Amino acid sequence: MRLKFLSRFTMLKRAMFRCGELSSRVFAVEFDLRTQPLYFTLSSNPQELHHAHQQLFGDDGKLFSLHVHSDSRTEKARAHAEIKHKLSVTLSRDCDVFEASSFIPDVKNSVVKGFFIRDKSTTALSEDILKTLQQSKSVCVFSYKREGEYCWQELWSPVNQVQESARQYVTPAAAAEHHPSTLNITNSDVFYSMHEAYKVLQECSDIIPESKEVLKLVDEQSETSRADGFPVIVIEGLDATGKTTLTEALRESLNATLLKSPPQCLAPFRQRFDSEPPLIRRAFYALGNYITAAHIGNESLRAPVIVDRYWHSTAAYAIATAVGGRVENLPKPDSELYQWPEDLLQPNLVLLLTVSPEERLRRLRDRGQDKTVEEAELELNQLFRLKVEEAYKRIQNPACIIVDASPSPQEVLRQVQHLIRNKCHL
Ligand SMILES: Nc1ncnc2c1ncn2[C@@H]1O[C@H](COP(=O)(O)OP(=O)(O)O)[C@@H](O)[C@H]1O
Ligand SMILES: Nc1ccn([C@@H]2O[C@H](COP(=O)(O)OP(=O)(O)O)[C@@H](O)[C@H]2O)c(=O)n1
Repeated sequence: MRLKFLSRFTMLKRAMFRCGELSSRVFAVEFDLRTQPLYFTLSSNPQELHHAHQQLFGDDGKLFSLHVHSDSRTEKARAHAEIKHKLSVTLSRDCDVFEASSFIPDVKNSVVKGFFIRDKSTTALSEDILKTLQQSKSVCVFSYKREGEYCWQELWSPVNQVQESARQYVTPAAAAEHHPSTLNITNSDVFYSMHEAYKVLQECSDIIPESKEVLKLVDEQSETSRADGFPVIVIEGLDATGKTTLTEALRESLNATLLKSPPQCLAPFRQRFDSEPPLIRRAFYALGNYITAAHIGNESLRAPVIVDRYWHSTAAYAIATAVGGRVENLPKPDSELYQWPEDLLQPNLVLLLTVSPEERLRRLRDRGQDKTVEEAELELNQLFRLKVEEAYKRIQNPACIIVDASPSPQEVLRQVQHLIRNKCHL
């Protein structure tokens, strides 16, 4: 009896303190990435579901949502990634898993990320997994029940239902002005100072020992000022748009130094950090830019510097990955999220190479990649590519100049040389 009471108490405490005040929160389920998420709130009054919501809540099957909590952001990020992996490999084909979040509209950092599970199978597999997750991770699980036109949410327990807690009815809500995935970008996906990225790697140095080595490399860079140096030109663009080809040609023709971000000294750690969740992965790339900045500072005293990818790449890829679904979900064009970090060395010129999707695919294929992309993946890739390109174009101070990179390598080089002569007087 006492055990039962304790577990119920613990669960309610979890719901109230960890999930925050539920009634002020909006839930978003990425039901179909090509459209808006499904938004709903909770209310003690029964509410009829809209047609769109009925598609999710009105079907047969068991419905659950789960949200990840932890006081440590690195642990939370890793737990979220682990759960995502676990759900994708263990649940049956009759189970749909959607990204879901709970947030307070337009309030920065209010997002609690999680998943929504729709289980149409006849097995108890999803319950078994949820039970293990609830025991081993900081997760809060809700289940959804239907009665006629209504659907309500309750705290889920594999042992005993929480009967005393008032029913919280699913209530369709209007679309949020800012897509929830844009609310937590600062210092989770994009870093606007070296200090903030540095702190993330410090926080995970016990679980990822390589972090210490990366931080040591950052510490070794001396501060440089670039007054009166040679011009610094950054070449940006999606994979296979011709950056390597162009930067090599520019190095030759301008007698320039060629640098990259992430820098060569981080190459041994890249794979390790690429397998980490966005918080840690993005902090790694952010620090890479500061190391490259120190190299730029030194090298630009001697010769012009060409840089293959820099902060535009770091921010554009991070934003495009963090923001689910369509281009419309990106932070608005005037958002401060597109502002260059004040403490990061600025280049004189940033050029964005663009080619049509067909030409890019052709170049990727010629390189022997992307031969077996399935149609569904292709569509998602398409959405992602559009978001990266749009984010690139929205970044400010400095903004990038778009270069059509579809002509021959010689012609692209000529165009770029012309731009450099005009803008940098080289
Ligand atoms: N202007 C161009 N026209 C046609 N093919 C190109 C052009 N520039 C590069 N390529 C080819 O496209 C592929 C990708 O180019 P690469 O320079 O490696 O791109 P990135 O460094 O941006 O990934 C390579 O096979 C390269 O030879
Ligand atoms: N300055 C940079 C460079 C790359 N990146 C990340 O690295 C990935 C692409 O790098 P890349 O095209 O050089 O990688 P490869 O295609 O060479 O493997 C992107 O997914 C970015 O997230 C970054 O964040 N910042």
